[in-house]
Amino acid sequence: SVINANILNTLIKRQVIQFVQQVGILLCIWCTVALIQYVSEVFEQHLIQNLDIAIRTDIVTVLTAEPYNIYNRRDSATYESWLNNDLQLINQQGFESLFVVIEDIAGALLALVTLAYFHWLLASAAAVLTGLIILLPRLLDHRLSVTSTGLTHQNEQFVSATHDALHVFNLLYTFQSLPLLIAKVRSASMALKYANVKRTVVQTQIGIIGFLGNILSQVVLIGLAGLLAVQHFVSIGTINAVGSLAGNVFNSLGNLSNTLGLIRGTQPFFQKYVDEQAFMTAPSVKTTNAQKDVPIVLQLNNVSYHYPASSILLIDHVSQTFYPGQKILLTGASGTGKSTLLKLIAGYLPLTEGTIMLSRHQISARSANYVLSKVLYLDQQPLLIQGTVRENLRLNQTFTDQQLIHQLLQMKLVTSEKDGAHFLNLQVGTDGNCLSGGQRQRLALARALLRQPEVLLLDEGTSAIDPATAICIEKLLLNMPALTLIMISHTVHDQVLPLFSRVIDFANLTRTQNTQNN
Ligand SMILES: Nc1ncnc2c1ncn2[C@@H]1O[C@H](COP(=O)(O)OP(=O)(O)OP(=O)(O)O)[C@@H](O)[C@H]1O
Repeated sequence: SVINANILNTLIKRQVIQFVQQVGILLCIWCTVALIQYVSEVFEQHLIQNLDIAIRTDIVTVLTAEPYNIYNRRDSATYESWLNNDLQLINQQGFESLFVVIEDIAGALLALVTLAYFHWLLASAAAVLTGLIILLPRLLDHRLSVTSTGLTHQNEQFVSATHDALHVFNLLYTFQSLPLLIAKVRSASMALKYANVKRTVVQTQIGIIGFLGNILSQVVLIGLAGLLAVQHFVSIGTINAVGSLAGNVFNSLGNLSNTLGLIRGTQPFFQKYVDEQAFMTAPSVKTTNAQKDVPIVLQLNNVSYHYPASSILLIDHVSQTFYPGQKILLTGASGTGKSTLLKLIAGYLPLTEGTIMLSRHQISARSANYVLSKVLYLDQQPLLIQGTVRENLRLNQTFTDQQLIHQLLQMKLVTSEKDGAHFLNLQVGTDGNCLSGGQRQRLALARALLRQPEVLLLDEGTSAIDPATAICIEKLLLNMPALTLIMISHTVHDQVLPLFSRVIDFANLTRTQNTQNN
């Protein structure tokens, strides 16, 4: 702007050489601006991506510290939304806006100093008008925060609904109900649209307030410069410079209130992560050598449980003792609470009444890691990660290929070591869809046995395996002397029944005191 003023002044005075010099300087300045722009854009992207990685790592760290039941109170799609949609909004509203704010403040300060260089009255007037432009849009802060929170919830619901709809594609395909998938995605999109529009309305209102303040302030400042020029306090060229400087200050600061509003709008996202942290578990308890020496025994004392969302007491004062190496068959009608009991023993669900002792220690007093290092629960639906069989068996822990192949052979997934080496590299697909149901169950069993658990809780773990192979695998488990096994099965084979130490009918567990059955 100073150079622009100089150019106009040299023209008025017909100084050709000085005019050319000033134009040259202007050109150099713009080239430097272009270079700074280029370097800062690349730097910004590096910084934003690093911040994203840090936030994602923080979120996942909080989630991995949560107990099983706390994590499972939301579906995984909600967490996906946190890691993707929220991050996108944080990037756009937060980080990108932050760089704009830095640029705006730097530009505005420079412009104010330049105005002061022309005349102190210009700088003072600009400073007062600036304050007004920044403060006015804050009136809409609360509405922006509310609509931003609404948008983040809607994002979660959208991802959850679409995830669910796409997940059941095979079901809808079989029943020729695929239009339902379209309808679900459409209705989730409509809800998301309204949340987005609501927030944009507030954002635009903030923008308009800033814009109007900006225009009015520019007019006032140019008028003031004109007055000062008429009074010969400043040169005529100054009016030209003040015009562009005023534009610079008020455009930047008019936007500033808008961008600051956007940045403040990201606060609800972070608040959500902070709230989540409140659920973090207590620090893990160290296991002493003396505790390790205690023989494994499970003891349930008056255990009762109902899910928070239901008033039905599924487990009603159950007392049982399990000795090391025992093999228990748990039978009973569907939906009565057998899996729930195993989840309580594994420490997945918090006990509401009674105690469960593992190695003579209350599991509620032990860290989740301690319980999980001794007790392994195998779900009815084995979960597999996308990747190779090897990755699924190791889950980031160290096992040699030989150990892995040994388990594959035991679970009859392969017939030779050579086949095993090949099978380890097989990609299992999404949710293990490249494997059969029986193969998935055997892979889950191999993965569990690799860890040599002291107690294995097997929930219908062989239900999808052909009878001949299932009998072989069950015999193998039942003949492991050190393993304490509690197995739920609706289809137990006659050949393995005598190998169980005890058969417990779940219906007889409730309100019975059973301490010494063998
Ligand atoms: N997270 C949950 N929240 C609320 N209720 C649940 C939850 N999980 C299971 N239930 C309910 O608890 C009851 C017992 O379920 P559970 O899975 O323990 O039964 P089960 O005896 O293992 O059945 P099955 O033999 O069919 O596997 C069921 O009625 C079920 O609807």
